[in-house]
Parts: sequence; C-alpha cells; structure tokens
Amino acid sequence: MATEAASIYPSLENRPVKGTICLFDVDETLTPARSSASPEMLELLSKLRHKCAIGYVGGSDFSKQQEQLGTSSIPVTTLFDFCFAENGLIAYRLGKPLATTSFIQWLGEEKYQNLVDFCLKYIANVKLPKKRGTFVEFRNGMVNVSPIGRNASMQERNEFEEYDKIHHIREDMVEALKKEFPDYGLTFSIGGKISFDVFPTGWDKTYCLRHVEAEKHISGTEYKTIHFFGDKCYPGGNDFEIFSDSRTVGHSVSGPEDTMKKLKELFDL
Ligand SMILES: O=P(O)(O)O[C@H]1O[C@H](CO)[C@@H](O)[C@H](O)[C@@H]1O
Ligand SMILES: [Mg+2]
Ligand SMILES: [Mg+2]
Repeated sequence: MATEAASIYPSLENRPVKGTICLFDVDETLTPARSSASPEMLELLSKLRHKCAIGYVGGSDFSKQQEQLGTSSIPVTTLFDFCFAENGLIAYRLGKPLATTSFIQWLGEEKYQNLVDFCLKYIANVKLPKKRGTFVEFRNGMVNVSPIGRNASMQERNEFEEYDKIHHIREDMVEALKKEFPDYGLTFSIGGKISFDVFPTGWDKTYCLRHVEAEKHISGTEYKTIHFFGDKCYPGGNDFEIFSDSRTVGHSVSGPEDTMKKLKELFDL
C-alpha cells in the first residue's frame, strides 16, 4: 500500500528539482504543537513532493506523528519519502522501515536504571501545582522525561508550560542530571512543552542525515541541497544542531503558516 501511494510521484532520482530534499520538524513547523496538520499544509507538501524529495524529522515517537500527520485511513509513511521519528532512530524510506539501533543497546541496562531511578527520585521531590502520570517514557532512540507526566491533558500541558517559564523546572532538572551523569555521553534537549528528551550525544536530529546520505548508494541520488525547516533553531532548541549543520540549508520558521509561506516562495508553488 505504501509503495502504491508513493508511485503517484516521480521516482526519487527523477524529481525535477535535482538532488534536493526538504526536511521538516513536526511540532510548530508542519503542525501546531501536538495537533494535526491542516489540509492546506498537506496539499502543499504533496505539490512539493512532485518537485523534490520530502521528509520529516521529529523528536516524538512514530505513533504521535501518525496521529498528527496521517489519518485513520492514510499512513503517514505514504505522505513523505522519508519519515524520521525519534530524530531518525526510527526511519522509513518510501514506506519501508530502515535498520536502526536503540538507546538501551547503546547505554546498557545498569546505566539506564541509574538514570531512570535518579529522574523518578528527583521528580518525587519537586512540588508542582499538578502531577499526572508517566514521568519517564522509554522509546527506541531516547528517553523522554516529564515532571508533570506525559498523560497530562492539553490544558494541563499549557498550564505546566507557563509554570515552567517562571520556575525553570525542566532547566533545573537537566542541570541536576548533567551534574549527576557527566560521563554518560548524554544530551538533554528541551523540545516541547512538558518534557525533555535524553539521548546519546550526536543522536540529535542530525542523526537522520545518515539515512539521507545513504540514498546515493540506494537510488544513486546524491542530495547536494538539504533544506531543513524548524521552529527551535536557537542554541538549546531541538532543531539547533541540524539547522546549523554544514550539510543543511537551515530555515527558521515561526509556525506552520510561515513554513507554507517560505515553501511557496522558495519552490514557486
Ligand atoms: O510533550 P512535549 O514536552 O510537548 O514534547 C514532545 O514533542 C517534542 C517536540 O517534537 C519532542 O521532542 C518530545 O519528545 C515530545 O514528544
Ligand atoms: Mg518544533
Ligand atoms: Mg545548516
């Protein structure tokens, strides 16, 4: 099904804007945070896909991107040439999964438990206006840590975000973790509203570029121009590394509307 849907587009090596791929962050770049992409955005991406390759690279796990970008009848893997969840630790090319590795394999069980135990004890000692559930989410390529808990409602998420701006709950916790585990080789990245991601240094969004570069060995397409669009391109933001990487042409956007405006200008859509 995935390859059938992909076939309405020219093959990767035959897209008219040669050797070019556009990669997009998800939250606040293609969609409002944690919400769905608009029909206008999906239509524009489809038009763009007739011209060059397209892919997304998000920090979230794959199921959230399916919810935000796909529908119950349309798998997200049919809408993009490349789908990169968890910064590319979960990867699909033309609807088919690519081989990847995992955070737990890399870190090992003992260190992983030290990390999780520290997080849970730390959160137990923080007083917040509200706490919900799922404070640590184990993912393939990272661990996501949330002081309020991942099953906070939309309203509770927004309340926490405002509270955190004043009280720096996440920033302080990240500092404590850096101090406790200086030799674990980990990066802590605050990309969303209620949590932060923990992954091996280097497994930021630039991780996905290895899959893009591998394309020259698969279809012979060498992506000499890799556009990246993201909303958190400043130091400390979860788009910073890929935005500032020498292999990409970075575009900082203020939200989905701005992404569409920039795409229309750049690609004459
Ligand atoms: O729930 P939060 O805090 O708003 O963050 C979520 O989105 C971030 C940005 O895509 C991701 O980086 C996080 O991993 C998480 O999926
Ligand atoms: Mg974003
Ligand atoms: Mg760059």
